Amino acid sequence: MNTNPHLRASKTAVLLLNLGTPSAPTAKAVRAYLKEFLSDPRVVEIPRVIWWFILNGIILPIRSGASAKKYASIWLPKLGSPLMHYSRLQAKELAEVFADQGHTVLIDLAMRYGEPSTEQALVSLKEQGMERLLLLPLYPQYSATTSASSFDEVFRVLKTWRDQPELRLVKHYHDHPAYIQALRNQVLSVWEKDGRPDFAAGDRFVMSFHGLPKRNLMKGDPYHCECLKTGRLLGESLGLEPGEYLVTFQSRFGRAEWLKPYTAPTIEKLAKEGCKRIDIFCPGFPADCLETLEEIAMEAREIFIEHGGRDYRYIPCLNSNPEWIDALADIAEQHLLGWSLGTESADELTLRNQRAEAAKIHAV
Ligand SMILES: C=CC1=C(C)c2cc3[nH]c(cc4nc(cc5[nH]c(cc1n2)c(C)c5CCC(=O)O)C(CCC(=O)O)=C4C)c(C)c3C=C
Ligand SMILES: [Fe+2]
Ligand SMILES: [Fe+2]
Repeated sequence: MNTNPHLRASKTAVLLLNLGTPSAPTAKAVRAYLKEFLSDPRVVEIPRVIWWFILNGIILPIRSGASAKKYASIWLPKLGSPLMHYSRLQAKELAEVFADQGHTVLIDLAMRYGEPSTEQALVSLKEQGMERLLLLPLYPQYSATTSASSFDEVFRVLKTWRDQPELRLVKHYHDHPAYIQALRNQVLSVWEKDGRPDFAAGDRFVMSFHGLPKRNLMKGDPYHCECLKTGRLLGESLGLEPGEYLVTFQSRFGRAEWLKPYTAPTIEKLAKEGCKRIDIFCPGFPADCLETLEEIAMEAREIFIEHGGRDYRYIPCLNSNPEWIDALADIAEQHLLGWSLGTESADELTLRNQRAEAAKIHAV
């Protein structure tokens, strides 16, 4: 890397932040991933010493193998982890949208756990001349467990740098019109193809969000309220009446109480009450992943059918839906206001001027 600040190009970067995923659907790889993930004090707030024994003595030995089997059931042939595949695709397609608009903004992806690590992504951006950095989490709803943890990791790396970039971050976009519109059209595209649920006959639209311990909400995490708002806005944008749609929370981990209503028991209850068709969608996950493909598209389907339901329709996440990529570009651009989106010619000009300046200074 050229460390002489006079000779570097000055570019704006957008860094997409996501959770991360195991490198392979094996017990060994899942164990390493879970160890890093579940050792994060933003995720598990139990005192460290106690948690160390629970994690290493109970959770990792039991969960690694069981989770690896689940990962194996959703692993994409040749493409690997769905979360990684769709997150990469989103970064690539966002870069194309910016390039089509004539911008030379650097776009990259960083994972909070595993690879590509936040540190790797930041170093690579710096090498490409990053001077301004926008952090854009692939979490529409803010939670300390996800968005804040990713921001922490960026700050931790930047703390070691002499020459830091200007920094901005997107806290959330749970109610951003472009995000809601992309969600709406994702649902409508399925309904236009397969037919709309018959709400008068008792069919229901379920929006399932990743859960969180209830304690986190009581301590001030705004995630719950943001999920409810996304759910309401999406329900309204689809023209649904309040009783026709439900917001539920999935993926409970551990024995403590989590946000309710829980997804799986709700689906069981609906089936037992005579609901014949459920359309289920996960608006809080921009990319399909273990939690959506295994827990919602497979496990919850079995629960519904087993308890008398007939028609269970899983609506895929936004993934590479072009309207979603445009929404990401809109959200990024709003937060980039006032920053140079450095068209190529302007950058070259800046660089030439900087070189001329440097030549003068160093000649003295
Ligand atoms: C969408 C936002 C997410 C929040 C909020 C969240 C909180 C949270 N998660 C756990 C524990 C686990 N989550 C796991 C997987 C997982 N979680 C999210 C997103 C959120 N988590 C995603 C996108 C994924 C899928 C990753 C993939 O590779 O596909 C897992 C690992 C899988 C398993 O073993 O079940 C755990 C564990 C906690 C404890 C928590 C908040 C406190
Ligand atoms: Fe999670
Ligand atoms: Fe709330």
